[in-house]
Amino acid sequence: MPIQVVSADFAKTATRPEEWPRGATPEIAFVGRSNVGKSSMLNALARRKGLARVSSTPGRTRALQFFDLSYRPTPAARPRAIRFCDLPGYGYAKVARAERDRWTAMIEDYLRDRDVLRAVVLIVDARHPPSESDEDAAAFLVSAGRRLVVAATKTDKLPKARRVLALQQVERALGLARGDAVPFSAVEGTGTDALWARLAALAAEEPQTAEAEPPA
Ligand SMILES: Nc1nc2c(ncn2[C@@H]2O[C@H](COP(=O)(O)OP(=O)(O)OP(=O)(O)O)[C@@H](O)[C@H]2O)c(=O)[nH]1
Ligand SMILES: [Mg+2]
Repeated sequence: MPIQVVSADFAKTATRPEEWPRGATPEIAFVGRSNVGKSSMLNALARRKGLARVSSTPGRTRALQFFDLSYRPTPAARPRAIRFCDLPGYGYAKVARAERDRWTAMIEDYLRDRDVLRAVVLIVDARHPPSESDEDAAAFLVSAGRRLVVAATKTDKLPKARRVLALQQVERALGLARGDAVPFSAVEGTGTDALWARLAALAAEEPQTAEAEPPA
């Protein structure tokens, strides 16, 4: 039974921790390379085109963007609140080094310190093996003690016959079990139900203490 989205609204933009929304609403963050399709995925999940800004110019999302959603896990259930955080992409070369360092620090601080963050969706491009920066992001999230959901997006750009293999390639490269990565396409609308099911289950779990192991 697909999850029903009751409402989805922009909440706020933040560049500093003081600006992160308050309260105990479980949060899910979307990370991935610049232009991989993070904002499009968020819109597909929210079932609202244009909620998060999508652009063919990489590097569009420049701050943390928070969205408040309400959904019913089953048609008879009471609506539950969840918050999504759309993050700027990593690996975008065309910004000055100093600005890139600022983004990286902003993103890493959030991913490490955010107490209501229940899971992180790491988005990779289904057409290519995960890049070094994807692998670094996965390693960072695991070391920060985060629950990780890997989604391979833009599957619509692959012939159907190659999709299963592409997904397995992603899973192998990131050390996941078979069937762990979620195939996704914002264009075809595939993967939204599977991803929602994973996210709703994670949001309902006990909060994690984001205790990173000290670096060796
Ligand atoms: N074919 C296809 N194109 C997609 C898909 N998802 C996103 N795109 C396109 O990819 C481009 C980037 O999409 P965004 O959602 O803005 O990507 P982003 O990761 O949020 O980008 P930044 O915020 O700049 O890092 C846009 O031209 C989208 O239309 C998909 O599933 N299939
Ligand atoms: Mg974006």
